[in-house]
Amino acid sequence: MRRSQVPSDTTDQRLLDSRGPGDWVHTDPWRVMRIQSEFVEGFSALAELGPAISVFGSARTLAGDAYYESAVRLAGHLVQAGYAVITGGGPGIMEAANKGASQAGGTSVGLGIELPFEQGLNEYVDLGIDFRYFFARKTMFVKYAQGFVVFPGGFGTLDELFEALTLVQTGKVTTFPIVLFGTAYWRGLIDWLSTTMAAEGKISPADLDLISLTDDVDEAVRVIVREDEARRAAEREARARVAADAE
Ligand SMILES: C/C(=C\CNc1ncnc2c1ncn2[C@@H]1O[C@H](COP(=O)(O)O)[C@@H](O)[C@H]1O)CO
Repeated sequence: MRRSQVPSDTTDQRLLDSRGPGDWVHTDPWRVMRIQSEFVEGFSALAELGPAISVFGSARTLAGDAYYESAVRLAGHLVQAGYAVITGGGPGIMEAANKGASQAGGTSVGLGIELPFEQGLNEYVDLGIDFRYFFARKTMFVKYAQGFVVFPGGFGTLDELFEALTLVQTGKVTTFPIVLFGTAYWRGLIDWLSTTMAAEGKISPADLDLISLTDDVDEAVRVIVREDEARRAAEREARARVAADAE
């Protein structure tokens, strides 16, 4: 939808903002069907995607910015390494990564989100799905990716980064490489995580090992490929152990 057809509120807002006494009971049970349909649509569309990496970063980064151009190159290299590229399907770093993946002949996925200032999927998305609920969309970013690369961004980017870190830290997903691209941008956060969060015991120092930091596209791809291969080897070993135990 565009211009006057764009609604002034979103489905997510209507779900989260409704606090009236009891009236929710007449609507929320039906919303469950809609939420369920988002999971079904996402699972069906992505089930046969193959190995993929989710790329995140600011919706406001413009073409020509060094990070935009790095995201284009990174996505191209990821395609050459055999990965599809998944983004939020919007502008900025999302557009850059979709552009790099599409131009390299790879699968360029955009998981769009309904927003009050709707913009639609960027022109480089080849496989696109539109979500109404952030939480359904975030499940797809993790479930169908073997790792994350995170470019400089704002609240949306940090939300996606910390969701992934929490899932890895709590063992909900295993061996999931998380690469932060842009040392100058991320250094302050990494220092704070180390000198305040870890120092005050809110995370363990080993949790910081979950994150790699680089300015180098090739290095980012190397980290992704290395950790992905290690995960596959561990899975093969685990399957072999199960098979041996069953004999
Ligand atoms: C703000 C602008 C466009 C918003 N359009 C978006 N489309 C899709 N996904 C989005 C959008 N905005 C945020 N996201 C998600 O959050 C991450 C970026 O957020 P940040 O706050 O900009 O860091 C991104 O990875 C998306 O998944 C254009 O002005």
